[in-house]
Amino acid sequence: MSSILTDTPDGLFHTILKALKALPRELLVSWHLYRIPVLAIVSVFCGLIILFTSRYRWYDEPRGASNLKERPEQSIASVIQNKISLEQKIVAQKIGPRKIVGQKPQSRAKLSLDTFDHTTQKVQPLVFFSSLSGTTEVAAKKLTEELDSWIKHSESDYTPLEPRVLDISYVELDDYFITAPKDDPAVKYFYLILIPSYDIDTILSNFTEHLRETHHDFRIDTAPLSGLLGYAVFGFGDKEDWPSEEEGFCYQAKEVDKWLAKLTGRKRAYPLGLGDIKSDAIARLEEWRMGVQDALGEICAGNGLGEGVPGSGDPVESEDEDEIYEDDEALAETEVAVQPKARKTKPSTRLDDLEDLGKLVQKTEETDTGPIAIDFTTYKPSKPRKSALTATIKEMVPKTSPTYASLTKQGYSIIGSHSGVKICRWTKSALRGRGSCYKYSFYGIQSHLCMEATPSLSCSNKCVFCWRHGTNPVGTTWRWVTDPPDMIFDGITTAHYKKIKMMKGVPGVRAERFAEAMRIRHCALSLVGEPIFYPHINELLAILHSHRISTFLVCNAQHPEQLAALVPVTQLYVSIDASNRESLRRIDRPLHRDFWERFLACLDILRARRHEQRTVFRLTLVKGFNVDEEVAGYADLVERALPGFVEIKGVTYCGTSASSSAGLTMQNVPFYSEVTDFVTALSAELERRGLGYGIAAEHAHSCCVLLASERFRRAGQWCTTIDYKRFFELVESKGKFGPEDYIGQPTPEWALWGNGGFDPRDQRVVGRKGKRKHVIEPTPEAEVAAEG
Ligand SMILES: Cc1cc2nc3c(=O)[nH]c(=O)nc-3n(C[C@H](O)[C@H](O)[C@H](O)COP(=O)(O)O)c2cc1C
Ligand code: SF4
Repeated sequence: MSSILTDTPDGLFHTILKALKALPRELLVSWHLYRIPVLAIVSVFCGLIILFTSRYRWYDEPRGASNLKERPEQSIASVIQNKISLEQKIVAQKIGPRKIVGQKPQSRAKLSLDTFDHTTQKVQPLVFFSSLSGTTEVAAKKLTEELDSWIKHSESDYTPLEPRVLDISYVELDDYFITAPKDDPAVKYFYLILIPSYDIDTILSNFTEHLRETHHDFRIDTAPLSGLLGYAVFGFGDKEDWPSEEEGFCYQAKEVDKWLAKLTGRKRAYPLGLGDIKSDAIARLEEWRMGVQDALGEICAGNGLGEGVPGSGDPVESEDEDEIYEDDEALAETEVAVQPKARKTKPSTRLDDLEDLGKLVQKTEETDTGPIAIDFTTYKPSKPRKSALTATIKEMVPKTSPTYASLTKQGYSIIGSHSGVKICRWTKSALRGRGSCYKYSFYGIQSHLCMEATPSLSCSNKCVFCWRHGTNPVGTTWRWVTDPPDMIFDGITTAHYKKIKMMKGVPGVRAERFAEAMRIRHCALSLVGEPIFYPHINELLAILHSHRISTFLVCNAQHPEQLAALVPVTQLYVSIDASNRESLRRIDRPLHRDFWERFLACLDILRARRHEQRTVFRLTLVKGFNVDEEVAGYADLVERALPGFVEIKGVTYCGTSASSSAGLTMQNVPFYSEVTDFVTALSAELERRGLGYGIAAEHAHSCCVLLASERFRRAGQWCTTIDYKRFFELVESKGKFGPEDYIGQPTPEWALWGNGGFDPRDQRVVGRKGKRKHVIEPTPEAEVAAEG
């Protein structure tokens, strides 16, 4: 280097030239020396550049496409999965720009309790109204006064604050209907909204539009009013000009109720109430107020809104909710599948003419090979018996048993250790104004007033069509711990009311029906198991009657002794599942060896008792099992027992493993036309024998037809309904009476044979799981056509 600095310019030039000449060789040498680290650095650098540029593009591109590019190492399945969820997001975005916060929905009770401490915070009820011609204003002010008076007279430690009334036309909607007021952290709000409906443009249109827009505003959370403790809506309308909800009756109240469900995150505290200004508005509003007061009381006491059925109060439309009830459907439709079992008590001498039958029964018990019959009829609390046998008395359905788990999963409430109650699909349907079961068409029982229960979950048959899912206990004698009848009564009614209350947040539940449902008027002892198996059935029936609850009791014609000893019920049923021994064995799969003799003995008892109470044969038609060639056989049985009525019903396939192992498939379910063909043939056969029966009524919706004895025809009109009030008077008089003494009004026109059997005042919904339900305009003609 020193020579470069000291040399002449020529020398310098020469040196540079020399160095340049040597450069390729130097570079080559350096390349050989450093090529590996250089290559490594360059590839890392390039990799970083590629990664950066691809990420940058990902942010700009549609998300679905980029996601596929970004992770080439993902499995095909995960890529497809990502794509599907991205597409779902895109579809969701198309439906509406809603901000979705992914959270597991909390229960209604939890939702309320999470945000409200009843010991430190207060509830402020706000009564909103809107009124053009003054009616709703007057009603809202009166309701506020009554609410105030109720609060002031309440003895509870936790009461709401004095209610305030607010006119929707004057309040700033944003102050109340975007988020709940938060002026005082110690106060939480409860909204009561009373509004009329107008099919013209009014302030109400602004109000509903405001609620709709708030819901769809992507800047606002999905349930911005969830800070409310609850809400309830009441609508005023005019049925004279807008006769039905489909025609616009109270349509704006329905809308407001729907939007508030969405905005509050399902906090409907009481069902939507609707009142016709020209007839029942005052009465409906009064009922609604009582219900709302109860709900307010619960909230103030820190109990929240109460647990709802799945989807209770959910801001989905009622049509969608029907799917929640699919599982119940089979239960409602197949309630016929009730099977009984015997208890061991002394043969009754209550009925003189039944003594011979008692002897027959004793004989059949002797031939029975079942367990030794012991009197296990003492109530649970009584002193244990000394016998060594008593030490082994078990509970029929212990809480720890799989049966308990299975039954509760199916929606039963187990009372004590051997009784059950469940609200059926028809009860829910009636609460929503969508029709009652066939008992309404035939006998005037509205399903929302009816409780379905059994005091014995055990049974002595294993019928192929039974919907007990093969889990229930079976046995030929009562050998379990016995609960007292008053405890069963309290348990079943409490559980029933609790389940009804769980319906209060369900969209479509009608306030007036909800209020009515809080007073049970009928009890169908026909759920599962055999009610007369319970040793204290007569006491239980007496308690039900003392509460003026009518009793429909279904037994399986296997316990003649108990049947003979039974006190009169409002309507006594015997299941007739076959017309001959072999067929009955195949279909009922009875545990008793002498099942046929027992069956016939029960028919004789029914004949003997036909002048004390209404007696009914219940036939369940199972194609391929008990229909073909059996008309004459069934006619023989009718001739033997002379029941007041014969109910004929097509079986409903319940798809349990028990039914499929018995060879039952959908092919065994008869079409309604096959049921009606059978009924027509049976009716002709009974007529040919001069027995005096005719086809009285039908409920095509549940594939059920009613044959009735001429004893229930008056002045040429079928009178299959029941005068329940009269029945209780007769029971209370303790005198002798017969079924003719409590015949009700003529069977309604729409229920008569040929008219379908669906009350035109109810709304009919047709559709199956997974498909959109649609509402059929409820005219009798439509009903008949729909059923073919
Ligand atoms: C122009 C007009 C349109 C109406 N539209 C409906 C309607 O679509 N549905 C309904 O149920 N009632 C309707 N009604 C009846 C009112 O809702 C009913 O009279 C209500 O009680 C009025 O309440 P208000 O006096 O508080 O304004 C209408 C009444 C009027 C005068
Ligand atoms: S009578 Fe009552 S319990 Fe029975 S199916 Fe009808 S609604 Fe349900």
